[in-house]
Amino acid sequence: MALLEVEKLSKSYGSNTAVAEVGFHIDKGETYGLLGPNGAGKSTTISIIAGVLKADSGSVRIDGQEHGVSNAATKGQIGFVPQELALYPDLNAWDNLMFFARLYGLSGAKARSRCGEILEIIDLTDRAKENVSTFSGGMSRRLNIGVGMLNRPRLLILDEPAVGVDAQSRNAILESIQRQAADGVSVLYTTHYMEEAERLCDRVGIIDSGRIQAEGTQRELISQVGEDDTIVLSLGGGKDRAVRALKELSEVREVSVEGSEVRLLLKDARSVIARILEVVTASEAVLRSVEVQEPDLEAVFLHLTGKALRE
Ligand SMILES: Nc1ncnc2c1ncn2[C@@H]1O[C@H](COP(=O)(O)OP(=O)(O)OP(=O)(O)O)[C@@H](O)[C@H]1O
Repeated sequence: MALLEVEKLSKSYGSNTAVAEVGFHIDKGETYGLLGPNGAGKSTTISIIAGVLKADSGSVRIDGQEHGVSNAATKGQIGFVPQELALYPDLNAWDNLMFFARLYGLSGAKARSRCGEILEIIDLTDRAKENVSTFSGGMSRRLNIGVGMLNRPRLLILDEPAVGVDAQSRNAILESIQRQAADGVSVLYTTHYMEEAERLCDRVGIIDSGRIQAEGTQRELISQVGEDDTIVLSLGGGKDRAVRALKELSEVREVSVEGSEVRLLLKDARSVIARILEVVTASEAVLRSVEVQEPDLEAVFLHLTGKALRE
């Protein structure tokens, strides 16, 4: 069942339409990614959902309840991690968490216990007593995410949380989000990194120019746009014979040759690979290597919008 239902959200800044009729839902325990380039409308969409920005039109429901800027009941179910850091640099990590825990109405043993749990989740227990001003960008990001998790949200919303951080922090961030999802939290995640969407998200909405262009699981998106798979064969002696035979196969849409490398364009390479290898063997060509390349979300984005995710 859907925890978040978003319908026809629109928002303009003057004559600039930032978000146009955006709609999607997130089930309980599901991780949903909004994947799109800078300026696509991701931040505007999630700021409306987080209740910090008002839409011009459209609706947001949390667990069936109408959600708006002033609905405390639905707001209490959301943890929002904006792009900007909202931390006190002169306080240590523990005091930062305790400060925000009090804002959420936690105190005493409950606050201490939750802050201890959060430090474990974001892997900063060892650094709890160090001032945030001494933290790397990645550590500060992790603490910022920890603040967003303090109130045990049922819906955790994160705006590009892993941008510009080192590989170790990125990994820690993605793992902490995966752990939340495994605990049943619904996650809304924005990114312009295909790899993050592929690793984290059960379903992805591809957003560009304020509109959701397509959505689904990674496999669904790839099959929606009908991109071909590629099989790359490296062949020694007998290559020309093999190429002639491969061109005869009805499953193969295109064959191109460059040096010893033969590239085949076709649908669903995994189901055809055995047949391809049979043909190569029958033509007595020497097979040095074989590689299957499936289209990724970057290819889907390019197909849908005519441009790259990062330009
Ligand atoms: N406060 C604002 N005033 C005017 N225009 C804005 C404002 N905030 C966003 N925009 C515009 O709305 C559009 C969508 O921006 P938004 O920040 O939602 O995109 P985004 O996908 O989150 O990109 P980014 O990752 O760069 O934040 C852009 O054209 C942006 O310039």
